[in-house]
Amino acid sequence: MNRTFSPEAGGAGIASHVPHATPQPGTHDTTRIDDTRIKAVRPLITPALLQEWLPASDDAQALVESSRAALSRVLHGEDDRLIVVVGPCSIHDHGQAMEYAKALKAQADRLSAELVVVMRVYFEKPRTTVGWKGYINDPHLDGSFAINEGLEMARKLLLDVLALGLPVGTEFLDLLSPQFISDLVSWGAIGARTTESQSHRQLASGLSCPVGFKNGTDGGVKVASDAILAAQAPHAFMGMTKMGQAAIFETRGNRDCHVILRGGRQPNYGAADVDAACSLLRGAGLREQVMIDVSHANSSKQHRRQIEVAADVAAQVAAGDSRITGVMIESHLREGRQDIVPGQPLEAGVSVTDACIGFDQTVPVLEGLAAAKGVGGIGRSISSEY
Ligand SMILES: O=C[C@H](O)[C@H](O)COP(=O)(O)O
Ligand SMILES: C=C(OP(=O)(O)O)C(=O)O
Repeated sequence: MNRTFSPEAGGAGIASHVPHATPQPGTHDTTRIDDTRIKAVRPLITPALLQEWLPASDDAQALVESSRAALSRVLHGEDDRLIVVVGPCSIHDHGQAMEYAKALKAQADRLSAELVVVMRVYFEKPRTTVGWKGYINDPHLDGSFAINEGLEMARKLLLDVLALGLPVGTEFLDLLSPQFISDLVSWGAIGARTTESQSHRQLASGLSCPVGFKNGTDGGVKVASDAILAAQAPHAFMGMTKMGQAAIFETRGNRDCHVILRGGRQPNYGAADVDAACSLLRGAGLREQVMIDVSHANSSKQHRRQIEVAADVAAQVAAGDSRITGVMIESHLREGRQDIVPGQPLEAGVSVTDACIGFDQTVPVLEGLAAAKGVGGIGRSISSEY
């Protein structure tokens, strides 16, 4: 083999430019120029170890597989139901998340002829500047950054939600964390702050689930349509294997990607915004379809406005707009939000990141979307299967 960095390579590589100097002792001190801003390096468990501790049961695997397939059918126009990704802005407590999941499962079953319900189980929060970055990064919400525990707690929660028969969706923000949990995820999002990132597009190209790309924080939809084009192509990039080893990953590309309209400088959930996004997608040779996030800039971050926005979206669906294939809602057990204050107890069932609607407010929203689909839906091919 002709390795270009080998001195035997006949002067073709890097080594040919390096004088045959006496090897430097291994203790040569480079600390003045290397890792000068790293305060500490702590061990990280491996994905393989976590999967061995917390394996996916046969039932969990079957649900992940069948729900990904159901979502893919919707995204390819083979199932006329509406995807609804609904749940807390962020997870911060196992028991409260399970209480929510049980309540949601009952609604998901009841409305399954019209809606494919996926619980929003978000562990990683992208921040505008700084703030709590989620259950994996800081599971004790106290700045102790017990990431190994966070990974274990996240995986345990995903398994418990799946055991109820409810599929889950999450945002993929960190580039290593997917190896620990993505086998249990049926739908993934790339957030508004990372849709333009090449690394996240590459990651999406290798994920096993459908992926939604948010429009940019300024409202630009082109970054999301570009992201779909990038993610459906194969890529090669550096990552970490299940055994925790650095490796080169080569992906096949992901054909199950779509845009999520989340608003920007102004909301973009209206019929004219859907037309504009679909015309952009058509121009890029992509399927004309959108998921609409009724929260974030579409609700001007006022949680109750999600109800009005969802009603507007439902009216578009009822009018027969089958290009709206999904809706995203931020909802928790109780409405509103609260700050994490060190040393002070948190109110149960209330979001610690963006304000959410309460579960009692969520049920009529789900019913409205299901009713709209019942009126405007045509040619439903699959009735109520995940
Ligand atoms: O969905 C959550 C937030 O909108 C997002 O993480 C940004 O939050 P921040 O602006 O409060 O940092
Ligand atoms: C961070 C989120 O959204 P966005 O990327 O649209 O801000 C989110 O859905 O939690």
